Amino acid sequence: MATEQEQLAKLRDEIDEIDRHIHELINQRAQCAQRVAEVKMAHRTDVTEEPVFYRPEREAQVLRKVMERNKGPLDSEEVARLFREIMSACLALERPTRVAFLGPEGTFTQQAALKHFGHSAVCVPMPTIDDVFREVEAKAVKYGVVPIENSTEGVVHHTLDNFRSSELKISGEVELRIHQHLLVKPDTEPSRITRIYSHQQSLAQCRLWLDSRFPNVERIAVSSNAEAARRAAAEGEHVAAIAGEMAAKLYGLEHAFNNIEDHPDNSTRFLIIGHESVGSSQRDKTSILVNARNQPGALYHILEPFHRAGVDLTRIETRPANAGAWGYVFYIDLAGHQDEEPVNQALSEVSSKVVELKVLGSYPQAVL
Ligand SMILES: O=C(O)C(=O)C[C@]1(C(=O)O)C=C[C@@H](O)C=C1
Repeated sequence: MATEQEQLAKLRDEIDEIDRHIHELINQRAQCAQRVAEVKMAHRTDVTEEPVFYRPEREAQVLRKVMERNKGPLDSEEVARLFREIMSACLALERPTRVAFLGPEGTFTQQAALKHFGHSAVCVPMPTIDDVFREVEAKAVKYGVVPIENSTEGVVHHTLDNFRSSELKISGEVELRIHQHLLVKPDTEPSRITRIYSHQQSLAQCRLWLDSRFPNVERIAVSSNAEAARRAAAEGEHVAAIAGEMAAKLYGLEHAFNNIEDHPDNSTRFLIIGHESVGSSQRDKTSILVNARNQPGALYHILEPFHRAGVDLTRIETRPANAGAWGYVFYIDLAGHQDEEPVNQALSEVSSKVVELKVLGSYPQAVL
């Protein structure tokens, strides 16, 4: 019978051998991606324009295939995350991708950007949602990441309103489970906390927990969770922040309490914005903005063609229209791609009945 040391040495030799194979294969894959970039460069129609290196529809298909063929023992999502990073490194080899996000460093939006693009993307923090739109519009970065809705707090109106005037397109969505933690400087005694900083949305997401555990402690809303963490780190002893894991690491804070959000399924959806339209990935969503006249049956005339065509509407938001001329602006998410039936047909019917129909983008449904 072999000793523990002998058994481990044999298994570790096996692992070394497998690692050599994986390493070789990853570099082969990277060389393929480099050749893809050469083909894209050689076949671009306009030599003054960069070809499109980032292809979200292809990335979604690759990740779905990984998950479908996974036999374990690793969990499908875990394997997909590994491939997410491999593709991210391959894309960076083709062309580094710069992505603006609602900052500062350490926000949930940065976490969403990294979840979607992988850690080889260069993430650039912006102070406001408007600035993310502007930075992408000015082509200082290729893509932007902005929050669109939270399962507890509802839609982020500021993001929706930006789409009214912007020509940018939605090229993807990211879903993130939001876990909030009460963070303190090392060695802080929770009973001595006199002030808690966080973003107003996060304070709202933890309201019941705060009411029961810290009913008399001052709650101060600041511009972001990361800013709250920065203040807790700077101000010290009697101060805490509610923020996520990234902010905790960034500012060297400790977890006094974990997962303090009132709803355990608390999650936020983010959108990727850019200049390009995305082809079909076979499992897509389309987001539209509709301006309708203020008259009886306006909403019915928008919804009826989708119902008849069997198109599944997954979300509808109403926003007050600007200056009296139009009654409503509806933001609608639907299942399917704008270039494919039945969405195509339903969209052209609706557009003939409304003041304006703007397709904000068709994009792959979130994979991870
Ligand atoms: O298929 C492509 O167009 C590639 O550029 C290759 C690749 C990949 O690594 O698989 C890399 C980046 C794209 O976003 C999509 C896929």
